[in-house]
Amino acid sequence: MKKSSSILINKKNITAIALGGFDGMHIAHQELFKNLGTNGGIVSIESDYANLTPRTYRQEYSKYPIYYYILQNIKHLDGKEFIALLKEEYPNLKKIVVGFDFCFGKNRKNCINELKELFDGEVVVIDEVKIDGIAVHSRVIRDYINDGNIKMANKLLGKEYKIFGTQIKGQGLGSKNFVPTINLNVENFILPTEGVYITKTIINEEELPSVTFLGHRVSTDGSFAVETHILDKNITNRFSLVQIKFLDKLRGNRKFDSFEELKKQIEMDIKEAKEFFQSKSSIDN
Ligand SMILES: Cc1cc2nc3c(=O)[nH]c(=O)nc-3n(C[C@H](O)[C@H](O)[C@H](O)COP(=O)(O)O)c2cc1C
Ligand SMILES: Nc1ncnc2c1ncn2[C@@H]1O[C@H](COP(=O)(O)OP(=O)(O)O)[C@@H](O)[C@H]1O
Repeated sequence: MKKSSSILINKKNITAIALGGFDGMHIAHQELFKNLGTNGGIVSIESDYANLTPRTYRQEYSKYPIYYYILQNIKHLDGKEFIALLKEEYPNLKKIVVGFDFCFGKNRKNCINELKELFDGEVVVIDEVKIDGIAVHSRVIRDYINDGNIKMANKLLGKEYKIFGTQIKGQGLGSKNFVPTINLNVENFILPTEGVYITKTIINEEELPSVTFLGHRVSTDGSFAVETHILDKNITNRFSLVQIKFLDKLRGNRKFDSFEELKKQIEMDIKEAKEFFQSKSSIDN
């Protein structure tokens, strides 16, 4: 995982910034970054609901250093004061890159015209980015993830949706009665709707085909779990950090009346996931 590089790059070196929330670091955000040039930086204004790419994990999605500001701390500033703050923070600032809908200052009273009036450098405005006619925005991607529509979410993200977790102890039922799984504690990320997903699990920088159950274990202890079964591999180590990339949804969560029925279904899920990876590798080759 890439650590934030903003602590290493002096703000005095920054000549261009992109401004916004940047939760998701999605395709439209990347369009903004293309205009930053060599000494660019990303100014991320943090609200409470950044859960596609919580800030600890965001730097991985851009080569430009990300500088964070808490919305709560700056929302009282009017337009002029906000621009003054940027000039003070980035004394060599020459260019600001924003999207068509960017607004700023107390009550979001100032938008593109005011930005051009108040800032004495260049202002680059990116037109609305759409994919298949759908406007790309963090809230739209969150809705797709909530619905379990991983394929659309990934299309708008321009990458596979990824969450991070720490390994925790499971019920100890998996290896004995079903299949072995890595159980995860996941914080801060939005999770897809309950069900079974085709995934890739990253442990020790190795990306492994897997199938992941996420939801209340309504057939066993009823508790909420995120657990991933690595296909065709026996994993015995414990891991402090496990990453899961979602590729597609297989089915919703279900209650089974017996362990035998659940086991049969899990075996079918695994078969489907394997077929997915096999057909993918024959397309890729
Ligand atoms: C591919 C897969 C699909 C699963 N589907 C369901 C399900 O539909 N309903 C359910 O209650 N539990 C489901 N589970 C969770 C199992 O109940 C769980 O793996 C079992 O309780 C073992 O948990 P443990 O790893 O904590 O021991 C699924 C698990 C896997 C690996
Ligand atoms: N679909 C888009 N097309 C063009 N610019 C966008 C788009 N979505 C966001 N932006 C721009 O990216 C920056 C970050 O915006 P933000 O509000 O965090 O994104 P989102 O709308 O996805 O929540 C802003 O300058 C915003 O105007």
